[in-house]
Amino acid sequence: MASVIPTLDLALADDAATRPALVGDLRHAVTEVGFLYVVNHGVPDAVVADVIRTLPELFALASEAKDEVALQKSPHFLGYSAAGTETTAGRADRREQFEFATELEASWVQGKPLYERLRGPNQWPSLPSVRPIVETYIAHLTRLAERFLALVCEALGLSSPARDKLFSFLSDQHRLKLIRYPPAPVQEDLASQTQGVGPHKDSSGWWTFLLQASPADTSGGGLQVLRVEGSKESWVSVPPIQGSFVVNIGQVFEVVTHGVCRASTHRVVMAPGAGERYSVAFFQGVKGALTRAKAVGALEGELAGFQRKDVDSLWLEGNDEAWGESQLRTKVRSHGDVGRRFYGEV
Ligand SMILES: O=C(O)CCC(=O)C(=O)O
Ligand SMILES: [Fe+2]
Repeated sequence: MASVIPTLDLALADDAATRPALVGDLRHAVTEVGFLYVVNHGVPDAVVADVIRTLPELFALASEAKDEVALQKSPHFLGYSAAGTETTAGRADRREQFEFATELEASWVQGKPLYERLRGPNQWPSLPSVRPIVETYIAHLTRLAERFLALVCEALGLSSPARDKLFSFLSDQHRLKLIRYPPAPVQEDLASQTQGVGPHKDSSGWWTFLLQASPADTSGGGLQVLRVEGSKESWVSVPPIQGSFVVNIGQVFEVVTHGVCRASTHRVVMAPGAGERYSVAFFQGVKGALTRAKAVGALEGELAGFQRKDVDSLWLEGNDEAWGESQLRTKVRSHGDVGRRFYGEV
């Protein structure tokens, strides 16, 4: 991994003279680094500013208002979860979050695959401004993520049938998490108290677009990505850059590219004395019905000249054939209470 996280100016894609250089930089970023920033990404400043402005108002809601939309009530894993209710790498994360998704009607009935039940409506909190702001943001990020996927296909030199195949795997449900990390006490004795979110790869589908919505952390923490060089590992800071999104690779993209694009491990550290931190993560979704065989075979005959690497995927290692089954199992694991209530059989 390069010593710095690359920043890609997506406006360069709009000019035939500058596009090739951008595509080359993108190729390097997605195959050698696995983490990058995008700027001039086309999402209007006002759309981002609306979300940033909403975060403190939303999290300031009374706990009764948050409980009204508790994630525990939703078979779709959509809603509010309090700090400490989600675990990563075996430890409780110190963050609270509202999870939303593209607004859909629930269509699952007995007899359909269980993972279809992940699809369904949001629980909208009692702050009326939230719904239009979140829906607008999801619509813009959906388009950005598709445009980005097309650029990545170009960077990987994929044929147009291969590209069409990847696009056919896209779901119409994308997820959005609004996250608040509470300030960290100055005196920390338990290591677990510094875990904003523990080391993980995004188990979601294709690509993640992260908005860091607070000023840079000056206490030594913040978002960090694991840099692996041979047997040496070190954590590299990914500080907020004004007007950017941090982009990283999800599990399914690592699977379809046979590790040419590997998902990077990352975490959020809340160092002693760190102020509260807000972030917004958009997860581009993949169809639940996508099978392992289809995913693994999708780029057959493609990716010549790229080095395939070991793929680290619970989906490939487990017994679940369809992506949705694997995704549901991951969700049940991180939110045991929702799992027991709606998915006893998992
Ligand atoms: O809050 C952040 O900066 C990162 C969040 C994250 O990695 C996640 O929720 O998957
Ligand atoms: Fe993540």
